[in-house]
Amino acid sequence: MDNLLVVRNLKVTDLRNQEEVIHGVSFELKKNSCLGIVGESGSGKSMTAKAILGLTNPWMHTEGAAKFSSEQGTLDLLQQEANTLRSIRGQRICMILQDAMSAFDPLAKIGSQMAETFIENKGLSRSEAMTMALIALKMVNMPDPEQVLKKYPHQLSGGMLQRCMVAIALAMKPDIIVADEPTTALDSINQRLVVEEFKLLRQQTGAALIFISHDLGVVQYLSDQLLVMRCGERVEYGEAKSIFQNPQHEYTKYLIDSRRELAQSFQKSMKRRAVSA
Ligand SMILES: Nc1ncnc2c1ncn2[C@@H]1O[C@H](COP(=O)(O)OP(=O)(O)OP(=O)(O)O)[C@@H](O)[C@H]1O
Repeated sequence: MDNLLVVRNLKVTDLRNQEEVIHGVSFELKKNSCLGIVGESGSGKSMTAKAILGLTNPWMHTEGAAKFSSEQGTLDLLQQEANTLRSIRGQRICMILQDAMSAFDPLAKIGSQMAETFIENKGLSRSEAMTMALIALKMVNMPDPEQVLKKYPHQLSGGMLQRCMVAIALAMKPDIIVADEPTTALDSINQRLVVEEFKLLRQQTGAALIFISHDLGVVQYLSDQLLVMRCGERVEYGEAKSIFQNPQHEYTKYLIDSRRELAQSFQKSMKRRAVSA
């Protein structure tokens, strides 16, 4: 079982105006690997991920196949009942979103929210779940984790909240983590920290990662395979290294050229960080 997820001919249509926004996209996610999905705003990156996970609005219709293989066998995510899909999303596939603030309830403390996730999806008692939350925060090197557990979301920075989400994923040990623009809302220091946490996440959990971003520098740093999207279509797909070295499609060349300088400065700063660490 080499592929964890095989997506075939994924189409998403807005039923309100019959407009197709994703036009038959196919790709695979291999075990222990990172698939980067890149493309400009509106190219369909988020919609592709949401469609696979059953998180589109009710007026969006999804077709195609998204075969997810786990120890329990292979099932098509697009054919599952809402309840089954919800439990797969809680346990086997974790999502990390761009806006971490919106992922947390503003009225509950971080510790109890993290614990709630572990109680629901791992069947732990409250005290076991709180212990797990603390361990998870320590694993992402969160400063002062005991205090962080007692904070409300608005008392933490975007970067810290993002790292709380990574910590939850780390503790859940899912098969797949889908991260949708997880660094976009962050400043460059927090961006680097979060990217490093993603590396850690992969190393420690062995989870496969779908990393959606318009930042080619970050994607190049993390990805093994690359899916380039434009206007809801797949324009290029394959090994990230060879695409970055020798892009075939004009659009990929354009993306790489227009981001080359930024990508290089990002790579340099990651190397500097690695040297000084
Ligand atoms: N809730 C929605 N209902 C209908 N159409 C939508 C909805 N959300 C997005 N779309 C459309 O789907 C297409 C793809 O959008 P999507 O958000 O997936 O792009 P993206 O590549 O993720 O962009 P960004 O980087 O800005 O998030 C766009 O044409 C967009 O207008």
